Amino acid sequence: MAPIVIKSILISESVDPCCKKVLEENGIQVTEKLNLTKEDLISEIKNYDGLVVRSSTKVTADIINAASNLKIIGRAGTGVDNVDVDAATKHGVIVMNTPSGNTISAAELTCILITSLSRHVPQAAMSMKAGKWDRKKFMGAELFGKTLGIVGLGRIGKEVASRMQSFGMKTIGYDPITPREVTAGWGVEQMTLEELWPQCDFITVHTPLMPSTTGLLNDASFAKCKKGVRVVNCARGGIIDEDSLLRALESGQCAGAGLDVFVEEPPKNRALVDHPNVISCPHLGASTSEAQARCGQDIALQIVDMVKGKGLVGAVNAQVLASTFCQESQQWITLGEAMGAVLQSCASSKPCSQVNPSNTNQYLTLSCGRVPSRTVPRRRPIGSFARQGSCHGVCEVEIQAGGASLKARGSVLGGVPVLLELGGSVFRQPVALAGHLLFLLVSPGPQVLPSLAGRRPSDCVSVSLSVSVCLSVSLPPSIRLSVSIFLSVCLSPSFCRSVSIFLSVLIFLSSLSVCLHLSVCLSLYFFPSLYFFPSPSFCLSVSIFLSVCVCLSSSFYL
Ligand SMILES: NC(=O)C1=CN([C@@H]2O[C@H](COP(=O)(O)OP(=O)(O)OC[C@H]3O[C@@H](n4cnc5c(N)ncnc54)[C@H](O)[C@@H]3O)[C@@H](O)[C@H]2O)C=CC1
Ligand SMILES: O=C(O)C(=O)COP(=O)(O)O
Repeated sequence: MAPIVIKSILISESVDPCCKKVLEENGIQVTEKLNLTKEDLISEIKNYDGLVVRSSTKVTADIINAASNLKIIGRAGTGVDNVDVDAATKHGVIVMNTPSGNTISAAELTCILITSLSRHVPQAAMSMKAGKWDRKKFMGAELFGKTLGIVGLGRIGKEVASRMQSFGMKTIGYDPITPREVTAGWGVEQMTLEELWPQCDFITVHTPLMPSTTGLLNDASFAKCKKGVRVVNCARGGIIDEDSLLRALESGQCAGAGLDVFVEEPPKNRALVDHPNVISCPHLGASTSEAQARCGQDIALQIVDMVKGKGLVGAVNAQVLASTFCQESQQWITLGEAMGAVLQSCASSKPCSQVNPSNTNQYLTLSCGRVPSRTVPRRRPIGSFARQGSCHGVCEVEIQAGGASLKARGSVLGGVPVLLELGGSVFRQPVALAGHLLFLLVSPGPQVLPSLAGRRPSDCVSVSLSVSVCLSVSLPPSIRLSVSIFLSVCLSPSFCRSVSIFLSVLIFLSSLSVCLHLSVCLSLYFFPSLYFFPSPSFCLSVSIFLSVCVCLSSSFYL
């Protein structure tokens, strides 16, 4: 892995001091600025190569967009749901977490909430502080022999299971990824959620927050639970739907909830926090000195290792970024950058532009992606190149400039980035995106290309052959020879054509039998415009073939 240069890091939350110390010992300048507003962070972030956060800093796409130098977002903790990982990946920013540093602390708090729920410890403590001695009100229930449902059997789920087993609880669970045989080894019997809900006295969730886990416990699932079930959420707010939970608490379907996390933190809606059967904490799962020391040290060491090129431990988007760094992807990135440079130049108002596609600084905002060749429109040139090329795909880049959009398609053929289409014009031959390129937008017509590109060898050869054939049957050898040499060496195509027609007419007037020659000459005259044929060599072959035919037929007739 190539080393990544990180000179300065911003720490935007209360991270253990060992993080700063380790980074500074390794030559990285660290600035700590806590409680920044989003606007502050947007204006600050461009000054740093790295950002270290916990769960409070919301690293949104607009912050990442403003972070022109950012290479790493370090999360001193587990959940990265406060970081827009997709936006970071798009910008080539590595997102790294320390997933095991706070496992034990989060698992312990979960167990504390379960035990507290069973004996109403926080409520009893509050009533004591209020000067009461209420022994009846806080009648509890043993955990021994009760069933705990663990949804999400990863690091924390596993630790919770072993701890609660020591209280004599039966542990059942559900996890779509961790195999049943594995969790059976920890004493957790896995089953479907439908089977799990009605068996549990307590349910605790330990999944990441994502679309499939949002509202895992909702009105429907509460309805399937035992009446009086107690629930704990030390994972992420929203895995237990907050409105459903409140309804279940009010109806008595749920006898109590232990909440460390909320959809909005701190929660503005206090209905749950204020409910008498809810015990809650201000997101304290990882708030132990041990967890913070581990997470702070881990994130610093992981960043240092990355800077030294030793590895990318904890990078949650490493797979995507690693594929970005492979050689094949590099070719596609070069292609995308070169196409961006071409489009940028074409989008400028100049009538014609010279661009250097290898200058990636010219590159505009571009969306580059490989699409499977089967999605390539069935236009002959692109389709055939996509099949013939070593890489079966095209890269499509579109830019918006001055209210209009301009598109290009390219591909990588034999390791070389090539342009296949620009602004709706499909290139018959792929254009290698290297060196300096000149693009001219002209209306198609027989005269345009030769007049722009100058004499093509095939044009001259066709015309000179046609003329020399005509001359061979009508004029003395000395004139034939000199005209033929003159035409083949130095005339422009348009002039060749005029001469060709003129001579053809002359021949026509001198002998009726050369009608054939005239028609062939006229067809040869059109060769320069026949760039609709696949290649110049094809034109040349036809030209030679027809010329020979004329030769043969002329000797037959005359
Ligand atoms: N309250 C706090 O301060 C802390 C909270 N956390 C949070 O705890 C949660 C769990 O953390 P870890 O155990 O370290 O994560 P992990 O990644 O080790 O485990 C998560 C498990 O959830 C499972 N899962 C995914 N989708 C699921 C679904 N639809 N149903 C059931 N299981 C599903 C995964 O297969 C995985 O086994 C995370 O959301 C993390 O952010 C972690 C540390 C501290
Ligand atoms: O690690 C996690 O997922 C946590 O939720 C801990 O968050 P924190 O670092 O305490 O803000």
